[in-house]
Amino acid sequence: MADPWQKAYDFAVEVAREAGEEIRKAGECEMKVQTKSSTVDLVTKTDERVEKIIIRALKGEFGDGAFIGEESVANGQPCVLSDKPTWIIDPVDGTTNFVHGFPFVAVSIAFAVNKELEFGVVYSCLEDKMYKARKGKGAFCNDEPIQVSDVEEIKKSIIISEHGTDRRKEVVTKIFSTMQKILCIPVHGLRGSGTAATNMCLVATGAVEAFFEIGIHCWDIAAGAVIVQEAGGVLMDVDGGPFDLMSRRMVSANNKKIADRIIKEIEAFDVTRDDAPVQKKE
Ligand SMILES: O=P([O-])([O-])O[C@@H]1[C@@H](O)[C@H](O)[C@@H](O)[C@H](O)[C@@H]1O
Ligand SMILES: [Mg+2]
Repeated sequence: MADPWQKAYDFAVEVAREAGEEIRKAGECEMKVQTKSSTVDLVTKTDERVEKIIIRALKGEFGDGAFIGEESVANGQPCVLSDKPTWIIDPVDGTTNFVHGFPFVAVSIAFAVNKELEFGVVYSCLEDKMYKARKGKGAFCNDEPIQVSDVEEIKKSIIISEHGTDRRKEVVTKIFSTMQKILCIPVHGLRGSGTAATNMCLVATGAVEAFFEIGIHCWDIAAGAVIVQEAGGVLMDVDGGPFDLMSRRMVSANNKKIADRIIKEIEAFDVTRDDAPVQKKE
């Protein structure tokens, strides 16, 4: 049977590489910083311009299909994953890093059909690392196969968690209480790159054992989810339930033993699902 998605996968890799080049070239003029959900949830002209370049390229090559893009959603487009072939895009994952020149910024492009993720591409453009994976066909970094760590003992692990952009005291308290409990297991260390997509690729390469976060969006993690799974890792909800792409909470790990141990320490807080009905303005 003809392989329906190989051409789209290969094209997505090239689009991600071109988008990464645009990010690297973006000058001071595009560093004009605006904010979204909070004063620390940043967006720049580069985020918006690069997303338009990606969507234009994909539409030009593949016409139909739905799009969920971080900046399109921020500008009012719906965020609903249907059975239609759907591109899930974060044009600049790690926008705060981009603004500050902190060297982890990724282009994340995923593709889903019938709500199933078919492939994911994450281009860490300042490191020039192209991570990619197709369902059932393995995960790669710069075309070399990658695999999760074989560590099973939590006390021999590095764990990634991020603090996100919600600065409400009750949320920050839960985030840091969780981090403190994990650190004092003790684990070898806590890390965070500032971009969920890159954090998931670090799980997939075995550089760390797990990454979890509450508050991320589907576009941050969709591509990384395929890459972690194809590298032999596991994905689940922060309460141990099944992974739910639109729930804005996720644990990705090298194996279930590490994931289950981390989940014991997570103090969850409420977040609004990505696909929640949009509140009508009065
Ligand atoms: O906004 P963005 O740079 O695309 O995405 C970022 C995520 O990748 C990261 O995991 C999270 O901690 C940040 O708050 C931010 O949401
Ligand atoms: Mg982004």
